[in-house]
Amino acid sequence: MQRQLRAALIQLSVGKGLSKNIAHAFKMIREAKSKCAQLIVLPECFNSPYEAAKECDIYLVGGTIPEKVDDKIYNTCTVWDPKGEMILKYRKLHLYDVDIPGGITFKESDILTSGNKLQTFSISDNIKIGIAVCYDLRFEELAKLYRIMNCELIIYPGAFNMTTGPIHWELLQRARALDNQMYIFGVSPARSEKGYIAWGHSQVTNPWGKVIVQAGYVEEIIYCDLDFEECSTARKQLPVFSHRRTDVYNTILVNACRD
Ligand SMILES: NC(=O)CCC(=O)C(=O)O
Repeated sequence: MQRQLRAALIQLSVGKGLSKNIAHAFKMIREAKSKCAQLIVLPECFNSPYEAAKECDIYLVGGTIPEKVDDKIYNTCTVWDPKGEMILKYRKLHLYDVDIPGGITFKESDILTSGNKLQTFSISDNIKIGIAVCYDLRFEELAKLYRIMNCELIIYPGAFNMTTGPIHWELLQRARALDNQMYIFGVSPARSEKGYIAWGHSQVTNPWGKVIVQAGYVEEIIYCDLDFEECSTARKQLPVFSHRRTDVYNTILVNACRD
C-alpha cells in the first residue's frame, strides 16, 4: 500500500482583514494544489474554510482559530478531508504563559482555555498523523503519547516569536522527531512588521532528526515528499522505543509522586 505523500506547508502572510486573509489563503492553497500537494497545512492563528479542502481534493490542516464555546475561548486547529468534511478539532493543550524580561511576556491563559484531548487522523488507512499547536512542541510527553498511538507525523501549526524562535524552534522539532522517529512539521505565519512578530522558518524534519526543508521568514510555500517507510526503517534499525525501561521509569515515577 502506498506510503508516500506530497505535503505543502504554507507560511502565510496574515493581516487584519478576515475575509482578505481567507481569500489569500485560498489562493495559496490552490497554488500548492497545482504543485500536486495532497496534504496542505496553514499556520497558527488563521482560519480557512472547508470549501478549499473540497475544491482542491486535499487534506487541509486549517491552522488555528479562536473557537468560542459558551464563555470559553480555545485556540483550535481543525482538519478537513477531501470531501470537505471536518474530521477533527484539536484544542491547544498547553497555554503560552511566559515572562522573559527583555524578551517576551505573554499570558494566553488571560483569554484562552486549554483543551484536554489528543487528536489524530489517518490518510489512506496506513498513515497516522497527530495534531498539536505551537507551545505544545515543548512538551515531550505529548509527542511520546502520539508515538505510542502509532503516529508517524505530528503537525504543529505554530507562531514562535523573535526571542525563543532563533534558539528553540528548529531544535525542539528535531528533538521531537528524533526521540519519536517520526516526521515533524512546524508551520508558522510569515513575519509581520507589527503586532506579534512571528519567527517564520516553517520546517519539515525527518525521522532521523534531520531538517529536510526550512522556509525563510517571508511568505512562501515549502514542499516535501514524505515516505513513511523511513519511519519504519528508522524504528527497525534503532529500536529505542522497544528498548525503553518503562518498568524502571514507572517505579521511580510512582515513588516520586508518593514523596
Ligand atoms: N503561540 C505560542 O504558543 C508561542 C510559543 C513560543 O513562542 C515558545 O517559545 O514556546
